[in-house]
Amino acid sequence: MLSVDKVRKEKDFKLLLKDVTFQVDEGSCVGLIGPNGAGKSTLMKMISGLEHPTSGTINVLGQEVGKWSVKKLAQKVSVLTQDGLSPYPMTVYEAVLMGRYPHLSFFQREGLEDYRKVEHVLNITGLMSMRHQMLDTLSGGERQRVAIAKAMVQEPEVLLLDEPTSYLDIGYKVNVLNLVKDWQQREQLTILMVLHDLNLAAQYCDQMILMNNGEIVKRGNSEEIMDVDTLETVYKAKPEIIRHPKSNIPQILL
Ligand SMILES: Nc1ncnc2c1ncn2[C@@H]1O[C@H](COP(=O)(O)OP(=O)(O)OP(=O)(O)O)[C@@H](O)[C@H]1O
Repeated sequence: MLSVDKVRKEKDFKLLLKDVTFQVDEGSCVGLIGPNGAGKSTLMKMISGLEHPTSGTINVLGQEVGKWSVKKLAQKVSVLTQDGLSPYPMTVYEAVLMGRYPHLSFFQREGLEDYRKVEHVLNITGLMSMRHQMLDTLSGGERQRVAIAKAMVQEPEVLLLDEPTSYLDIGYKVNVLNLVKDWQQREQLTILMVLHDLNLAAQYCDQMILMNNGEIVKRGNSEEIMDVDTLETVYKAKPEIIRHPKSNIPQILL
C-alpha cells in the first residue's frame, strides 16, 4: 500500500534521512514519532511528492510517488498539516467542496453527486451548522475540522497527517483524532501520521515508528515502543510508564 525503501535524503551537505525502510499495510494507522529534528517532516514531504529522495524509492498504491500525475496523486492521497487550511475568505462549504476538485476534469463543474458528498461529510464532521461561516472567522480547531472534511470528500485511499493536533486544545485533539479514526475504520483508510504526543500515538495508532537522527530506531505496537529504556535513549528524558485505566494502553508521565 505504502512502502518506503532505503530512502536517503541529503540537503545542503547534510544527511537528513539514512536508509529509511518501512511499509504501511492497507487499512492500518501508523504513527511516526521521534524528537525534534528526527526527520519526520522531511520524510512526509517526500511521501506526499513535495520533495524527492536523494536515493531509494517510495511507492504509494503500487507506483512510485514521482510517477503519479499531480491530479492522480491528489485523488489517491490526502495530506493534512498542522496548519490545516489557510484562512482564505471563503465559506466552510466552499472549502470542503474544493476537496472534490481532483475528481473533476478541467472544465467540469461540480455536480449533484459532489454536493451530496459534501453535505454527507458536513453532517458527520458536525460542520453543517457552520457551512456558511467564513474560514477566516473560525478558530484553529474548527479550521482543522474543515481540513479533515475537505480531505474526506476527496475520498483518498491514503491519508498523511503531519502533526494534525499540535495547536489544538485537548478537546479538539481528541475530536480530530476520533474523526480520523472513525474514518479509517469506516473506509479501510491507510494512515501515516506524525504525532509528538506519545500518549495519543499509543492510543490511536496500530503501530508506531520511532525515528531519531534520520533513522528508524524501532517499530512496534504501543507495548513495544512505550518502553522506558527506548524512550530515554531517544528523548534523553526518563518517563514513568503507567497504564490507561480504561484501555490498559501504556502511557507516559514525565
Ligand atoms: N532545507 C533544509 N536544509 C538543511 N537542513 C534541513 C532542511 N530542512 C530540514 N533540515 C534539517 O533536517 C532535520 C530534520 O528536520 P525535520 O523537519 O524533518 O524534523 P522533524 O522530525 O519533523 O522535527 P520536528 O518534530 O521538530 O518538526 C533537522 O535537523 C533540520 O534542521
